[in-house]
Amino acid sequence: MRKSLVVGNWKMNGTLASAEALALGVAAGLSSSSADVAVCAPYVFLPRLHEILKDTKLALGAQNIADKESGAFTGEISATMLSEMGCKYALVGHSERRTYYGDSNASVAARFCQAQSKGIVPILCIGETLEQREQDQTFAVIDEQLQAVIDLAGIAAFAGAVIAYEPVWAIGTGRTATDDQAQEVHYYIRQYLASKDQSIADNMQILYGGSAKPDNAKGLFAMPDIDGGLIGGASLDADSFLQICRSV
Ligand SMILES: O=C[C@H](O)COP(=O)(O)O
Repeated sequence: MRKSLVVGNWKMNGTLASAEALALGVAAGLSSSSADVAVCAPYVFLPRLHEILKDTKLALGAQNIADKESGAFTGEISATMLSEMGCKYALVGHSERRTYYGDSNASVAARFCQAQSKGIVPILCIGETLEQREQDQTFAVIDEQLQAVIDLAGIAAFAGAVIAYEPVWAIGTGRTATDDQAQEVHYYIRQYLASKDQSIADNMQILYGGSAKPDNAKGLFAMPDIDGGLIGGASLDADSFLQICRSV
């Protein structure tokens, strides 16, 4: 039985004061959620959040992680640094990183390995653009994005990872994949992993990310291959996020 996981991705929003209030608000409401819950906060808020969340059930994550261990890589943040800040998770390959900052499949795979080298669970984000969906390339894109990581890290490494399926066309657009559309791709991802290792596939937490909100979360989370969510906009409000966490 896979445990559900709900992860808030705050993206580049908030101030230190609002981040503290949001984190404490979420942490305070978690006793009534059966899911594991985490928030991926902007880097500069992590030290303070690490302090205030220490004795709570809310886990901390980063929104990205360097693809190298250390050295002359201005502006990057290493796995060691994130581990010191109490990060349990790190997103790798979020579609906004791939689209706006050119994170390639190879660099995403390297970030995945860096995270694991310091005991951080990578949340590997994969998914197709609208154009790719319309050209029937969804599964080919998923294959490439998964295979790049399998080639570098090996299938066994997925035992310590999470996958998030993000249809890029449903991110921040208010447009959500239907329950069936999302389930179809989640099932495909699980089958792809199963063709390499059945047990890894059976145990893999696959999250849905793409305009998930309190009013559609229940339907999405009820699908057999959807194990929780990666929540953007709706994670910026403690009540909305907690409602989603309680929908698993
Ligand atoms: O990381 C989260 C995904 O990009 C979804 O964002 P959204 O819920 O604002 O559409």
